[in-house]
Amino acid sequence: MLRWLTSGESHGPALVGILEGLPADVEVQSSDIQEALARRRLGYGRGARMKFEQDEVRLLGGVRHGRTQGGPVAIEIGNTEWPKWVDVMSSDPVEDPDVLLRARNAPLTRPRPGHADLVGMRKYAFDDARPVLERASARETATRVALGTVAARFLEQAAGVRLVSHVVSIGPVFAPEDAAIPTPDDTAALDADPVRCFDAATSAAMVAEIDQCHKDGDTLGGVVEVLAYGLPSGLGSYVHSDRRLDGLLAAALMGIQAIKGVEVGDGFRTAARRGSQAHDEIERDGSGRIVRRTNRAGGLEGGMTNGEILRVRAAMKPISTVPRALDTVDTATGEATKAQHQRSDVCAVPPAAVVAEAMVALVLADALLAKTGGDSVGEVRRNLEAYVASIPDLLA
Ligand SMILES: Cc1cc2nc3c(=O)[nH]c(=O)nc-3n(C[C@H](O)[C@H](O)[C@H](O)COP(=O)(O)O)c2cc1C
Ligand SMILES: C=C(O[C@@H]1CC(C(=O)O)=C[C@@H](OP(=O)(O)O)[C@H]1O)C(=O)O
Repeated sequence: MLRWLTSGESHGPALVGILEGLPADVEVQSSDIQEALARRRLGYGRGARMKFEQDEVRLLGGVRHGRTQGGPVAIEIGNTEWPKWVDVMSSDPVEDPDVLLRARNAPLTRPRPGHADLVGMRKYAFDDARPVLERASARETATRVALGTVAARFLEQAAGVRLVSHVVSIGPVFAPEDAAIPTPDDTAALDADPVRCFDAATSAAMVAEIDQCHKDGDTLGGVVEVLAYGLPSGLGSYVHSDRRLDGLLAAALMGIQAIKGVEVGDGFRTAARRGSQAHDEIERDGSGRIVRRTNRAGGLEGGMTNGEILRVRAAMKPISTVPRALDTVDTATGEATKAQHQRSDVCAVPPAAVVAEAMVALVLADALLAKTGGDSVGEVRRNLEAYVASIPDLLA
């Protein structure tokens, strides 16, 4: 079983992630993680912090000379903003009363609608939203991308599985329903697009929509899609709800900050179709292999991969810190006021696609290990080959 945990605050010294259960011999280096983190910082519409902050990666454990060793992989991502926050986020008590009076240390008592601020203060008994927003912040997704990169390297090396992510819509601007889907070979082109969109005309319209929204002092959400190529048939299971791969993927995607909906394959669009137009008919191709005429199911049937391309989408709500601030109540005085606002992304849909890709990689790596077992990449590969070879010709 693959397990992972993250720790750290948005303005703390560093974020830390641990991935446990990965076999030995996965080739991975800090430069792979650094590259993936650079991709998460891309995207038109992100706020000022993305420009001046760097992600400083350190592999602290589990990797030696560029290969995993079988033990937990620990990754640290330094926040280069830390020197400005040493007092505010000090883990030890701050003794100097003058320091506590500095503006940054003032309690945040104007909770922002759409954030964890208000409920977090109630739940953890804080009179200041600072500790809530520090941990609820999507800064934490840097750690998930770091861990997901290691999982993706494992998937590719053990099973030839490769992933790609792109943006399907931003606000009201949607890529056409019949637009071509990207392959992993298109990743560099998607990274180069300002909004990670595979359709050039849609990309230009998305950029214009972000510009207009910025002028209006408002924010945007959208929909991202993750595709996984090369998956063997039979990952996940129908035998119990907690082993269904569709459910596991949905939970992982919904666990990303601001994701409010998940779609598997044609998902919600399928609900409007008749059965004859909703499923993927089975036939034999010229070489006798069983294939599908369509892939409306997005590569999942009965909670299992069916050998087609895996396709899952996640819907992100608009950024909660709206520049033209929303109404709230000051929890120190009880007075009606405007929510606190310093700086924020206008739109973070492109980085959310990279985060979603990382989450899918973690779930698929776990599902692959559940099928094959194995303590080294070679053992996983051999076990997978033996399983695939064991499928009778009439089913393959
Ligand atoms: C990559 C990424 C970047 C984000 N950046 C911001 C931001 O700059 N400002 C903001 O208010 N929310 C941002 N969010 C969203 C908030 O973290 C999110 O709205 C908040 O956690 C509440 O959402 P929830 O109800 O789903 O937890 C971002 C989310 C993601 C995935
Ligand atoms: C730092 C990142 O995203 C942050 C996520 C975020 C939020 O509220 O989720 C708010 C912003 O932080 P700040 O309030 O400090 O400007 C974003 O910059 C990151 O993605 O690396």
